[in-house]
Amino acid sequence: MPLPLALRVVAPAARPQAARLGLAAGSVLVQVGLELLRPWPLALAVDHALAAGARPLRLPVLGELGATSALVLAALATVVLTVGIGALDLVLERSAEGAAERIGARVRSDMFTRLLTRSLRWHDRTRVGELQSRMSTDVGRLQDAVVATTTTLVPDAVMVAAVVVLMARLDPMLAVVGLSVVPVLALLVVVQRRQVRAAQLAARSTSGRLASTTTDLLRNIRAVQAFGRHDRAETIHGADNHAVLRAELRAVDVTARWTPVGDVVLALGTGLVLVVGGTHVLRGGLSVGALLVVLAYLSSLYSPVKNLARLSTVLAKASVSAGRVREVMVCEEAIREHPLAVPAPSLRHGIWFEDVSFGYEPGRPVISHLTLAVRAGETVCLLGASGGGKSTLTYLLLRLYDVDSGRVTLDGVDVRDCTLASLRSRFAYLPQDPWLLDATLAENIAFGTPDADREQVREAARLARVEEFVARLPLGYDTPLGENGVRLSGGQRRRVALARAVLGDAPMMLLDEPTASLDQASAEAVLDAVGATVGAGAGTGAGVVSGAPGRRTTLIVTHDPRLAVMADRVLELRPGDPTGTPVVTVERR
Ligand SMILES: Nc1ncnc2c1ncn2[C@@H]1O[C@H](COP(=O)(O)OP(=O)(O)OP(=O)(O)O)[C@@H](O)[C@H]1O
Repeated sequence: MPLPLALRVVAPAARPQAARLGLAAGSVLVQVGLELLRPWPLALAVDHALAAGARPLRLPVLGELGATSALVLAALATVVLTVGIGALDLVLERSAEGAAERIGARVRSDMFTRLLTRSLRWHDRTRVGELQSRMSTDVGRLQDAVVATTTTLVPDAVMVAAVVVLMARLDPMLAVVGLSVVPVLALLVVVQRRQVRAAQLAARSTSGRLASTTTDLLRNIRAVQAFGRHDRAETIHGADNHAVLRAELRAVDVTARWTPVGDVVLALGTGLVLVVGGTHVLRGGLSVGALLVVLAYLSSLYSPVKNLARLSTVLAKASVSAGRVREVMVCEEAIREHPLAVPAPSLRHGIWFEDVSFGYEPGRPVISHLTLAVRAGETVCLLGASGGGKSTLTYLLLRLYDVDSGRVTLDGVDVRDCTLASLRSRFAYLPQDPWLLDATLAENIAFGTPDADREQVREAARLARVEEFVARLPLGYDTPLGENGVRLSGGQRRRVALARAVLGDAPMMLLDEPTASLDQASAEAVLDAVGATVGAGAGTGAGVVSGAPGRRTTLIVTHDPRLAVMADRVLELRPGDPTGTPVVTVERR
């Protein structure tokens, strides 16, 4: 059933909106009451003013009214009813749409929070564009369902029930004739919903794929332009775009096919009532006004039935979207913190990789049975063939991924027993890819140390030789760097990332290729900065926000022999193979 799934997904976000939704449902119920009164002024005008032999209207306070007064009264009543219904529309619109927008914002925020903590293994498998599509289009469809359910489901159900009762009281036989088409319509709704749901499922998954492809191609626009592969990009995008078009057209077609069928069934019902009711009028069993009221009720009965049919389409779409949102919300794949986790040690003894094995994918080990020790205060340079797993070791230390077997320990404490925040705060980390955000230079430098003041940011920038190019940026430290730091050169991006690493008082440093993509002068500048931060301890001015005493323990992953000179020890990582041959570290110095 689509409704329960969509409801389950939005329920936590909808609960705080109960008052707004209640107001919307209340105003729409009053509207139903006013709608039920709508045909009566016309009946009053016909029976008491227009029809041959019209009887004068007798009212308790006003007494007997002539034909003209009856017409004026009917006109006034019509205006008052219309104004009342319009005013309620305003309340309804504000409360229902307002609640839906708030629910949408909360679902998006819950999804985003969840995405932030899903494991990198999960993110490695999931395409970014697909996630964006779920957070925008699918959440939008859930919002539509909230509005439609509040403004359609309850009031229209009440409307149908009220009309059935009123019609039965006016003329029971006419009511039976008029309502005979309702079961047929209900059956149509069920069949339609099933077909629309299937078509929507296909449409949503193809459009998620298109969003992923578009994101990927635009993110790599430089590669597309540099290699002159617009044609290839257009072909890839075109294929997905065409698939979306086909799927959406099929969904539109399925929905459109059902609309006239419902209308024809409704027209048959109205025709039958006209014939049977007309006969009753001719025989004098029913007034013309009453027949008009029955016909008006019938059309106001069919309109909620049609609305409910339309609602079933909205709910069918929402059900598909709810499934896609739920997949994100229920995903449990995360790096978990042990309930008894302790703060990570500040490192007095050392870091150990004890018989560690790890692979990103099952059956494809990247590291097998590695044993490696780094003593506290030591600087170790890690060399090795490209793809040998050096960066992976830094990820395991930060617990971005968990080992498959063995242990990574700090002073003998397994990193899996440390609180995640304390573990990551122990490391100053320069990743191989600088990971800059679309924020200002200062914000990027202070990303890991949000409490740092401008002076500390400047000092880190000076150490990492960022100061040299700050003056050339239009707004200095307040210059937005663009997506992924696109406004900076590769070497400048690396220096910003280094400044980010040296800001703070982490007792351990992980530097992944700190001199890659730098010219000789910049590399030397960075070498100086690394030397300054590595050689002296935090608390002696090396870490810009001082605190922890002693020399920093540093692991440098590099292919640069100049960095090896600074190290106390140089290790080379010689990879094992998929049969499980251990990774060995060979001591070069
Ligand atoms: N997210 C990932 N999913 C699957 N495989 C991965 C992933 N990241 C890295 N790998 C694979 O793991 C292996 C080790 O990668 P890693 O980045 O640790 O190597 P590295 O020694 O740092 O290489 P380089 O010197 O080129 O930076 C590589 O074969 C790579 O293809």
